Amino acid sequence: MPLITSTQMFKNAHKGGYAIGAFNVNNMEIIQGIVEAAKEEKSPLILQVSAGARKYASPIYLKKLVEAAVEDSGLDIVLHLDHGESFEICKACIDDGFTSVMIDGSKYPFEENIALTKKVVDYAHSKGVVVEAELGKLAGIEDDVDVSAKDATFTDPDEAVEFVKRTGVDSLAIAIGTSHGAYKFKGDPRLDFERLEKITNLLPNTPLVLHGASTVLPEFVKMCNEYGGSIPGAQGVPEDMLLRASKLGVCKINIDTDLRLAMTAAVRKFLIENPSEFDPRKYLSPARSAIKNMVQHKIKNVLGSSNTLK
Ligand SMILES: O=C(CO)COP(=O)(O)O
Ligand SMILES: O=C[C@H](O)COP(=O)(O)O
Ligand SMILES: [Zn+2]
Ligand SMILES: [Zn+2]
Repeated sequence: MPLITSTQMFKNAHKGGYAIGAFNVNNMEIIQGIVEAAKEEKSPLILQVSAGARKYASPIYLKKLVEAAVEDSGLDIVLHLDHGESFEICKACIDDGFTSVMIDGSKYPFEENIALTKKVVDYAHSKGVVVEAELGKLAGIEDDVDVSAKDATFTDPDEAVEFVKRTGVDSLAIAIGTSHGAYKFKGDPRLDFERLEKITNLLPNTPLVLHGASTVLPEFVKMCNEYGGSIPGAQGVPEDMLLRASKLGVCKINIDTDLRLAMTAAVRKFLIENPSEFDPRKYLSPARSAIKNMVQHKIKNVLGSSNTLK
């Protein structure tokens, strides 16, 4: 079984009204937990690597670990670069054998984002690799922010159409109110579904991507806080909102924070309850299991991608 692109996966997800989970990976235990869950659920899977992950683990280790996961599990897996900042890092990953890259030009003005994205698309497509780009800014928006501020940061539907047309990009990350990390909303969670609907109606054939989509599971926040941590007020995107988004053209849902919280909660609990243990295998085993259970829950109940392997 090989590393594959997300093209067919997204077509199936689009048609089926479900989403594929894209999980950030940084080490062996994280990869194993995620892959075990996807295998048991018979679910398609995207593993994504950030620039920070490449720096932490070194590119070669992550690539080889993902290859080992493919060989060991027999699953087809997409290996994706998350938030590529430049043409150079996208090219390096494509040359390393990634099957998908994200060029994140969202911090640049529209025309510069188009030019950078197009350059990556041209190179990637010549090598059979697919590209995700981003339009709009993801930073969290508070409830009381006025409409014009929202318009300045959230993805503009008409611009999205022009962007996709001029770049030839394969999927598009949009900003509708999510943000990265564990503190997504100050008040009640709110996403701009009206905007999402507009974008998906104008771009019915473009798979949309939701970044910052962790639900920040209360059980893990509580566990972290109970066992010596301090992450008060953490709040994520409610599960029902992700379900709704997956019916409105969102085919890829990005999850990192939930992996971090599951792993940290399990390690904290184990070490506090077993103060004399110092074998990393002892505390990384429950961490890996916590990741597996969390991912399995997501695939089954939030993403809806169980039993969709073709
Ligand atoms: O978007 C992400 C990775 O690109 C992860 O988002 P979270 O911080 O919500 O997990
Ligand atoms: O979107 C960002 C991901 O959560 C990756 O985070 P990182 O850059 O700390 O690896
Ligand atoms: Zn971004
Ligand atoms: Zn992201």
